[in-house]
Amino acid sequence: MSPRSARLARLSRSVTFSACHRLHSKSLSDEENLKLFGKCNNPNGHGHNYKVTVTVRGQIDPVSGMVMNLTDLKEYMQEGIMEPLDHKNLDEDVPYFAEVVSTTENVAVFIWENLQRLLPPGILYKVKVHETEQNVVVYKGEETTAGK
Ligand SMILES: Nc1nc2c(c(=O)[nH]1)N=C([C@H](O)[C@H](O)COP(=O)(O)OP(=O)(O)OP(=O)(O)O)CN2
Ligand SMILES: [Zn+2]
Repeated sequence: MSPRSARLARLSRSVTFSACHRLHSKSLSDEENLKLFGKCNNPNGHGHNYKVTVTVRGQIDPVSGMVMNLTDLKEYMQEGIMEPLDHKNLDEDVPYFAEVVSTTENVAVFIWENLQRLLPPGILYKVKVHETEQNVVVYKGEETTAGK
């Protein structure tokens, strides 16, 4: 390694939270919702134990030896994930999901947007959300024009 080059590393931390939700789109009729979402459209909802892994990416600071202090990341994840989502009814308690369907994709986007506001600029790399053992979404802040 040359004296001036810096090592880049990715640092991850996971949390779990419990929440209930109902998959239901206001853009669809009740019949269309039932057809699309099936059991997940149950009017009284259903619950999950979500697992979220957040990854940050940056230079390993030569003095601290850290990309960022995990103690700080823990606090950001508490504020950006646990406080708004843990033990909540996503659709009723979280204003974001009043107009946005509470799929795992959209939960990942919600978490990404919260953490982007809290973390140092440019450091957030990936948000991974397990809704169940089998179902997982990865969001890395990517956007595209509609339909592409
Ligand atoms: N693209 C998406 N599709 C579905 C989502 C989602 O978030 N994004 N979510 C659901 C339901 O909310 C539901 O949680 C899925 O539950 P379930 O089918 O029970 O989950 P598993 O596949 O893990 O359970 P199995 O035991 O394997 O059936 C539906 N679709
Ligand atoms: Zn669900």
